Amino acid sequence: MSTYVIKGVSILGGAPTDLRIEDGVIAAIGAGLDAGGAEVVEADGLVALPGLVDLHTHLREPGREDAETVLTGTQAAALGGFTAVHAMANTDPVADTAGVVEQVWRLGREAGYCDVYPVGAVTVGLAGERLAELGAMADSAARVRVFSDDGKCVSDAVMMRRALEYVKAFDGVIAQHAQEPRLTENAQMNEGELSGRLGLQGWPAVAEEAIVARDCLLAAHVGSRLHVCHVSTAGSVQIVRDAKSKGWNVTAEACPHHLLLTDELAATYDPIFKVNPPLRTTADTEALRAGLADGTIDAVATDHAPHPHEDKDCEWAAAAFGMLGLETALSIVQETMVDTGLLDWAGVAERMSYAPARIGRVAEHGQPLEVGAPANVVLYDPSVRRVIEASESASLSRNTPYAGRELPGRVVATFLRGRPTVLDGKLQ
Ligand SMILES: NC(=O)N[C@@H](CC(=O)O)C(=O)O
Ligand SMILES: [Zn+2]
Ligand SMILES: [Zn+2]
Repeated sequence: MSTYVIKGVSILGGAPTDLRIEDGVIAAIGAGLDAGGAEVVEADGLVALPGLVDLHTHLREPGREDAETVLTGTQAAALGGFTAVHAMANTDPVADTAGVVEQVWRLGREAGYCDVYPVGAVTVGLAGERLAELGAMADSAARVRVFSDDGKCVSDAVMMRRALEYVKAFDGVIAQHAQEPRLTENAQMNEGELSGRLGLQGWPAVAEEAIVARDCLLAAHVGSRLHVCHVSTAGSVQIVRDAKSKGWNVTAEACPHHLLLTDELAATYDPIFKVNPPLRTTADTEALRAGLADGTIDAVATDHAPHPHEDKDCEWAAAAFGMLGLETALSIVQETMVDTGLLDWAGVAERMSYAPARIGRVAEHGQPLEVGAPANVVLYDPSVRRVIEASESASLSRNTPYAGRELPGRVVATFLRGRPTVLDGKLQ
């Protein structure tokens, strides 16, 4: 394996220094490192961050290889600066057995672009009726610690309570897609004055908040770990803040699109903006940003949700929910959190690497860039701007809501255990 000396890089926004990557680890840090025998990467103006960790990625394999595969999804992840992703369980077959999670884990290893940590389903087939083999998935080679019926809510309170109780044995966490099903039947977009005007069935904030509140209470009652997926409303942020102030074991994530985009975009009737949970109001984006800044929201997660064009290029009501996210996440966090002064680069490392690794109980990622640490490193140029082209994505799908939009920043290089998966902005 090659040795790399990265020259003049700013670690988490600090003073420029050199960083040596050798035998898969960070071998030295300091100004004027000897580059003899090493590949030199000129990194003036670049920020080094620990490899990003995504708690919420849809890789679609097995079953929807027309939308994404483990290979193409992890290539998109590497281009976005990720070295680890959690692969959601709503595949076909559903990842509800040790066999399926081991298959996804192995495909990730074989592809080699990004470590894949499969999420196990909470209930068999995501049907909400019987608990899946949580223990067998935890004990498998995939070592599952995060369980979710994402795409569907574990809406039955008894089922949710049992799941929370069960995962305590192996320090697992239930990641809840908080959506009260009766309050969201046929729902298409955020409920408000605009949904009325557009004639699209409304999706009220309370449908999310009712489940978040219930699950915080259940997690406290059982003494177990709850993680709230894709928090989208100001009310949910406040409920999580209150739960944390009581010392309850609750964590939460927000998605880049909910930090930046609002329900006004539904007025285009372009299903590229159709997502679950829906885009909300400006007041909600502001509450999410404030929650991410003060730590109420622990992590940014992409909810990268690829869909082939036949599932998106149709009328709004018929289109699938979901949007791409891996390749644009860091740029959107820069735009909404860093360039606004709400987070510095150390804060970005916490929200996009350390915290998601901690929540997912992933020991191999989310470590500070220090001598001896595994060389999972992103080099990022915050000074450039780029116009997003859907056709340039490594994903098999094209459903990015940012096509044609100018965003700040660019991932220049990603190293996974010392091997570059991306160099000069290109897949290796
Ligand atoms: N976010 C979405 O709009 N869609 C996700 C499911 C989900 O995350 O709930 C998908 O699997 O397509
Ligand atoms: Zn979801
Ligand atoms: Zn999802």
